[in-house]
Amino acid sequence: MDATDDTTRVRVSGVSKVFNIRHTHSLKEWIVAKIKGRREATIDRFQALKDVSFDVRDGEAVALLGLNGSGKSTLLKLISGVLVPDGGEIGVRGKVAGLIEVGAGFHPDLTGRENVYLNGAILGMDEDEIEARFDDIVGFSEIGEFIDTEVKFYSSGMFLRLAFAVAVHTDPDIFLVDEILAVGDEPFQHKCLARIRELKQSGKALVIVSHDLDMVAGLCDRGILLQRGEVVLDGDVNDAVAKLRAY
Ligand SMILES: Nc1ncnc2c1ncn2[C@@H]1O[C@H](COP(=O)(O)OP(=O)(O)OP(=O)(O)O)[C@@H](O)[C@H]1O
Repeated sequence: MDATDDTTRVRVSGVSKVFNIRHTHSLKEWIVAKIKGRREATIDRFQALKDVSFDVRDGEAVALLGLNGSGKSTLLKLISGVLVPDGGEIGVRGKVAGLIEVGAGFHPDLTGRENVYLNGAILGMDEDEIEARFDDIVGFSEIGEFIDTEVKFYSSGMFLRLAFAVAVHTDPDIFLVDEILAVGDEPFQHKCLARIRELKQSGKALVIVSHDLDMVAGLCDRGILLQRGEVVLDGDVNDAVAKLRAY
């Protein structure tokens, strides 16, 4: 990333991502393939992202928009470092946190309390920081006495509550949110949105993936519209939403 530009938090430059897709066959096809000496499974390459480029700066809230399968979640996983690109580069400056896959970084056999420490450490907090923020995290999550229950007994909404609470208390520079807010009940969704707005107002960079177009239009300034892995519009969020709705 350009060292002179210290407001750029995320730089996506000419990024492409290819997945290998294994096809399995019916028994009949398998037998025919064996007789003919072919391998029983074929592998296709699927290009999920093609030459995607954009920057995200401090204080910007960017919505990644597109139909199912257009590459939004893949892009978010590349920015978070869960996936690596096959071409191009991803540059990130500062601490990244957020909710991409609920429960990633949580261990089912540990209690909520133990998972706060585990997940906090994964997100870059030391033990003293987690200790200092522990009551706020549990308070935000409204998990109450279930904090000492193993998280394998949590509902998907309880999981989300604790994961979101840890993520927002890590003081991130870049906050990533995938669709998953959808599993929270309405009061909790409002609370999360209010907290996301606070992060934006305090100058953090946000990247949000959602099919709730009214919500993203209210929250984000900028929209990046993906179509089959390519950026077809990068501009005002209302223009991106209108174009998507017109598909
Ligand atoms: N691990 C993987 N292996 C193979 N293909 C994958 C993998 N992850 C994603 N894909 C494929 O890449 C494409 C883009 O997926 P992605 O999840 O990024 O889409 P999306 O825009 O987030 O979709 P949705 O709106 O349905 O959540 C899809 O065709 C998907 O099947």
